[in-house]
Amino acid sequence: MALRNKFVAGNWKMHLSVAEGVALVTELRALLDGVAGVRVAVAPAFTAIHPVADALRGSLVEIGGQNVHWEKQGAFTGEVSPEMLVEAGATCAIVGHSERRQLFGETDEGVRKRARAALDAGLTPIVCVGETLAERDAGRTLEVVGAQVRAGLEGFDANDLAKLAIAYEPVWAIGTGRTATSAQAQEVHAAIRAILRELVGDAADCVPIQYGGSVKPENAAELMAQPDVDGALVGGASLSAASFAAIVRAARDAV
Ligand SMILES: O=C[C@H](O)COP(=O)(O)O
Repeated sequence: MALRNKFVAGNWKMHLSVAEGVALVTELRALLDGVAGVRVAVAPAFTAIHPVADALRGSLVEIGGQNVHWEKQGAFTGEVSPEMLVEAGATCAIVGHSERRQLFGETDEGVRKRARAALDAGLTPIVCVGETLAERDAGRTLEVVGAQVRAGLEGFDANDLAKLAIAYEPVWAIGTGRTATSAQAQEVHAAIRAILRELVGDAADCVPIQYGGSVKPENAAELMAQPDVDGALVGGASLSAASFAAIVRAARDAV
């Protein structure tokens, strides 16, 4: 019996206007009509969350934020609180994406605070981890990813972990067309699972670990057939309803 459902999320990054996003999910919900057993979410730009949520009303496709701050309100220019995301219709939030870490200076400590606040507001945090090419080439992948997992989840218990997801995204595979092989992905996912088991015992088996990095309809089935690859965090291929729906179907069909 599967201990966890597959979870496929589309990260639209800084793409798609409100009108384009609404059109995409209108097509997506039709394509996914009758597809069950997979958790599915899209993460539009903040400005599109509310209208996209409206367009998805009554559908099983959920909405996520691409980031979230840890405070409820205040003088934090450019940030969005968990409560604001919930009010706009979100049920999950990506935290610690490598673009946030690399381009905007986010730290493991900030990732932990964002994930904690998201959980407290009832959102599912998708906690992103991943190594750079230089770190992989230096043989440091498991050390780097392990440290991100431990720091990002410090103080979290089994109850918390039951309500979050992790996304392993090797930085060298993001937007490059260069996907980790299914064996490379499985190796890191299994290592993450082992750390979760150290932290919370058997509850580790309930945590979905997504793979992200050039996931496409063509490689999704093989990646998701791996025992510890529980879905995908999809960038470029989530900007087309047809390719995103094909990835969701691959997740549904993976055993
Ligand atoms: O959040 C998504 C990832 O950064 C993957 O992006 P990509 O599928 O365009 O490589």
